[in-house]
Amino acid sequence: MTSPDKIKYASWAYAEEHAGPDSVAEQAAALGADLGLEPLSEGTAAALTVLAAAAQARSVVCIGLGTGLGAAALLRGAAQNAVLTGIDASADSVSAARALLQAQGTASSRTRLITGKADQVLPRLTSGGYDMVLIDTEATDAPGYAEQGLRLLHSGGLLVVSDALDRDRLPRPAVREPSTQAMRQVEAGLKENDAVLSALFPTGTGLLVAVKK
Ligand SMILES: C[S@@+](CC[C@H](N)C(=O)[O-])C[C@H]1O[C@@H](n2cnc3c(N)ncnc32)[C@H](O)[C@@H]1O
Repeated sequence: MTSPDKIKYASWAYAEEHAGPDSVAEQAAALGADLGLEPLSEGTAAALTVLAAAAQARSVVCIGLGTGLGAAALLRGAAQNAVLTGIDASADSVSAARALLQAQGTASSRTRLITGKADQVLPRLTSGGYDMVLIDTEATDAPGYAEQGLRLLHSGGLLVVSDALDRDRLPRPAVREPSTQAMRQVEAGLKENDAVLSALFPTGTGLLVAVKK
């Protein structure tokens, strides 16, 4: 007999493949192999595209570019005149993201890619000036970036945190890794914050989505 765990996994895997094959995701996988980074899952990329479209996002911030898949997915769904501000501490990631966005056909005028540490760049961005903020960087930095992200959003704006289940460690109380504790802190902070509504989806390795009231 098939165990409920296997059925649940099969459902998750089926949902991940919902959007179908995508050449940009394939290129991100190749870039990730070069950079030693694991790109966002295809289900996560599809969810980001849908969220950006639903929000009719015109001003987006991507904290952590990695291979650039998150930025590419966001711009795919965002409004045609949308501008994405992408921040990454690694010049190699900024180059990879630029190449991926170019391969997707995104005009360079739609992106502002910044090589730098997010904790130094974010305070320079305008409060309430953005429709959507994606946090896709080290989990241990996520609590501070979530705070900054909420500051950047206007009312109705979306905050999205990738790998919010910290590779399935979040539901295991015995796991007290710094990354797991940090994601618990982000989740609890959003749940307790009366100024936001949040939901945690099992997409990819967990997608935490909050809308600022
Ligand atoms: C886990 S990777 C993200 C991979 C991404 N999910 C993708 O689709 O390729 C994290 C990224 O955050 C960047 N990063 C880590 N610490 C950072 C910081 N303090 N400021 C800006 N970027 C940072 C890393 O250089 C890396 O590109």
